[in-house]
Amino acid sequence: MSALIEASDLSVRLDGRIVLEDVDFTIAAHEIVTVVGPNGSGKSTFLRALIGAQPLASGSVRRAPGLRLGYVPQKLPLDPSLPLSVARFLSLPRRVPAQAAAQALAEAGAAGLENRQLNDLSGGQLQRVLLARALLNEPQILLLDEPTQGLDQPGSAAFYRQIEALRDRTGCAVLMVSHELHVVMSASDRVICLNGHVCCEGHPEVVAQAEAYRALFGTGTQGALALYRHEHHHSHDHAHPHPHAHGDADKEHAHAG
Ligand SMILES: Nc1ncnc2c1ncn2[C@@H]1O[C@H](COP(=O)(O)OP(=O)(O)OP(=O)(O)O)[C@@H](O)[C@H]1O
Repeated sequence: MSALIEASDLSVRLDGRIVLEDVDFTIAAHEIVTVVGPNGSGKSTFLRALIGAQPLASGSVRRAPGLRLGYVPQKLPLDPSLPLSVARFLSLPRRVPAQAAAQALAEAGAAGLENRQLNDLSGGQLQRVLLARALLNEPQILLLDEPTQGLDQPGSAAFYRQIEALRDRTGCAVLMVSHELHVVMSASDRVICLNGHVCCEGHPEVVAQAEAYRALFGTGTQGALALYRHEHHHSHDHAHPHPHAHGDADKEHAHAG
């Protein structure tokens, strides 16, 4: 399948400091890819570089010709004195029919917020509205920067299920940044662990067990990852019987990146 976005040897310098170095990346239609990494590891910068909002120090980013992308930033600086309803915001810069706006809001988990003021929304609601606005563009790829910040765990899990359903219905690709490793694991086809460079990447199960990943996130996540394994990893196609202690990773699949 051909790539929607492809980056080669991408490096970014901010304030004279290299924050991303030699990152190779590709994403195809229908894929859900999650970027994880510690604070300040360059995740937001990476998304901005991919959409062309961040100049590169070296390397290249290639986007499919005419690619429709929807980008939802981590936050939107709003002027607190500016009155702007959700409905009007969704109709910027071009007017959309009320029914289309309502449908996009419903799809983003923000049904019925049309008449609310943007400034009065909670952080989570505002992000849903930003997602709705991105959806109006019928994106082939959605880039979401920490879309579940401020949501509780069930809220985050519900959001990821919504994103998966959206992907299944429209076939769009999704690239998102998240800190919620345990929830993300179940919703992603591929996980990229970023810390200025790509530490490791691959199927969520593989990344969860990679030494580079564990070195970054320590053992603190082990319980949560084990919980994920407990809930979602029931089929084992290898034949030999051995006890699956859920707090203990299967070493035979371990892969250091
Ligand atoms: N405009 C800027 N000028 C200089 N340095 C910046 C700028 N924006 C970000 N940085 C620095 O670049 C690095 C990467 O920032 P970035 O926001 O991409 O990280 P992140 O992984 O998204 O972080 P977080 O998880 O905290 O959101 C950080 O060290 C940050 O301080």
